[in-house]
Amino acid sequence: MTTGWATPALNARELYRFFRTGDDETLALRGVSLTVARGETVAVVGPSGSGKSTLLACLAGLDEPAGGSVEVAGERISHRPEAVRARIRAHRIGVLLQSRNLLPHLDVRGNIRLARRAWRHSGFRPSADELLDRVGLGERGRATPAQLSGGELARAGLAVALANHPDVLLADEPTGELDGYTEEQVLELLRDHAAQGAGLLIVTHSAEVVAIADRVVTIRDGEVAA
Ligand SMILES: Nc1ncnc2c1ncn2[C@@H]1O[C@H](COP(=O)(O)OP(=O)(O)OP(=O)(O)O)[C@@H](O)[C@H]1O
Repeated sequence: MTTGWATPALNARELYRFFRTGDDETLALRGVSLTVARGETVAVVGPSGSGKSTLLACLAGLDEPAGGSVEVAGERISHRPEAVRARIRAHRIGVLLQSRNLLPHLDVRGNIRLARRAWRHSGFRPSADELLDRVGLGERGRATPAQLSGGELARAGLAVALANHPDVLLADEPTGELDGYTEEQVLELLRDHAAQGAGLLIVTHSAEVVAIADRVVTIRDGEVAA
């Protein structure tokens, strides 16, 4: 993490995103603005189809909003060439989209090593094995994603998301497949990371996640509900 605490970890302004399928047009995001401060945990909730995944993809630079802007630690990621978005993502963002942040042909340790290469923080950099231990997967480093259970996949994904020490961590249902005890452990790791100055945004339906959030943002029909 490279900028001061005064700069928000994440600052999204007036995001719009349309989808066109044949003659149908869906306005998935209709002017969403939100800020996540450093050290803050924000839970994003809302009914199915309200635009939460679309929002997360735009915040991560995986999708381009039609209008509006996204800044990560003061650096604009929206409306930049794909290679620039990928660089900012590698250095500044941890993305936890169910199992989708794991490359299938690499084992878990290889996935962590790859993400860890983008570390630019001046503090102590944990090894891939330390990250595996931290998420309780010390024995599973040589497994490929296809060989992991749902809960193990979620924890491996978390190790990868934390491996670059991101300014902002964006998570989609990070505890969806976990038992109560593991959910508690994962939430503790996420909170630890926020305490070091990262902004945490978690899309969730879990009451436990909502309970640990500093703030809850509700999305309804592509808008932030009052
Ligand atoms: N690639 C796409 N093409 C067309 N429409 C899409 C596409 N992606 C999302 N949508 C539509 O945009 C709206 C928002 O979808 P989104 O997946 O962001 O909602 P969500 O809140 O994440 O839902 P859930 O909680 O069920 O995951 C929905 O009406 C959805 O059908």
